Amino acid sequence: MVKMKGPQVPINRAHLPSTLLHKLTRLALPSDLQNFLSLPSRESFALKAPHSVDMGSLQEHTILVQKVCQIYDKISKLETLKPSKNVDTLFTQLVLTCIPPSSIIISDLPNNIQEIRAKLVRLCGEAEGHLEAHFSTLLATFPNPLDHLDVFPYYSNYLKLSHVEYDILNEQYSARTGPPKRVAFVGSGPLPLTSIVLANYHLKETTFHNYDINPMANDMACRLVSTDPDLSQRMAFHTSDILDVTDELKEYDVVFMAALVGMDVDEKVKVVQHLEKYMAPESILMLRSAHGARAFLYPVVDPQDLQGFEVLSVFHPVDDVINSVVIARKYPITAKIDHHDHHHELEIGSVMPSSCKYCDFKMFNNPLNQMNMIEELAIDE
Ligand SMILES: C[S@@+](CC[C@H](N)C(=O)[O-])C[C@H]1O[C@@H](n2cnc3c(N)ncnc32)[C@H](O)[C@@H]1O
Repeated sequence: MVKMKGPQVPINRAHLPSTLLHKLTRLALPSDLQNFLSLPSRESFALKAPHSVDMGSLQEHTILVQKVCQIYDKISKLETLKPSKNVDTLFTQLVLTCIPPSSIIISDLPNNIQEIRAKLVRLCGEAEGHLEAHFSTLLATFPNPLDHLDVFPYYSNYLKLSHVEYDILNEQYSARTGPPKRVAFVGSGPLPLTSIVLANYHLKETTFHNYDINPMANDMACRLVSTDPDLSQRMAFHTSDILDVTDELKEYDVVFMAALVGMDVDEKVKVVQHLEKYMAPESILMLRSAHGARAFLYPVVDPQDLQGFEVLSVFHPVDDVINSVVIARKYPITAKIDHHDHHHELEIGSVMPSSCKYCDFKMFNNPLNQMNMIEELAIDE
């Protein structure tokens, strides 16, 4: 059952005076940005609103998009995204613009704004990688780096995000089965804060296998974790594109996927489909997404794209935790049985139909019986 936030406020636009509505949805852009958006000079972009939306929201969305486009225009002209006063100022402005809860629906935006968003998400991802590398290098100069993680400007966000993820995992998994023994974190980076915070504060017996495509990121991460007597025994770092990791994925009770793994829908779905192929049945996938204006900062995970997984819940934070959290469970094994002239889809481990009107046998809810039953059915032929 996917728990989503409340619906949009459906208000009929028919009551809005057309001149006012026209003004609200058409906003003059800085001329250089109009060029970028390949708009004729007198034109501006129009926020289409296929479903009814109230005037206040439309105005809010229009101003928000204009601010994001203006900041994007400056970021896209930067020589480098490595941390500096100018880079930090622009990305802080962007985060502060996108953090307030907003009813904007990114997929409703015009194509030229969608293109800007796609580029901006990648720029944010690149900047995040540089920021992590910068602070990982700085932390490595401390004798006990993990005692100084708060030098990282977004450390408190990770404390909150990891707490949210732990609570959701607890509610949807650990409460029944106990804490996960083996966790994979995909896209751990040069500063693997999620694994460190979860291991230090929440999952104190769990082993963490961190995967990153970038060998430099793993070298930096290892350098930090190796100084800690506990974590150095419970954490491993693997350098690989997750798409090249196969059989070992079934060893994990929970797989976390960093927000920056899969920077657009196609890439994200490709990784999810790969994980679905190799993860153990009924294991847990934790994904990070973005909602409202925060989708200008991070890729979005659409629960519909999680084929092969049962989406257990979707959580959209409203405080300064930027990422939404999606938790899903890989479906159990499904046995397909063609029996006489009809077909059974039997999910091992789930509740089975109490009887079958075609067959003269009783099904039992005990997985072992189910397996025996399936063998018998198969033999019947
Ligand atoms: C910058 S980190 C952010 C995660 C953050 N450190 C945390 O603890 O939540 C994201 C990392 O994902 C890695 N990454 C992106 N795509 C990947 C893939 N297909 N396989 C493995 N790692 C990937 C990048 O190299 C990057 O280091």
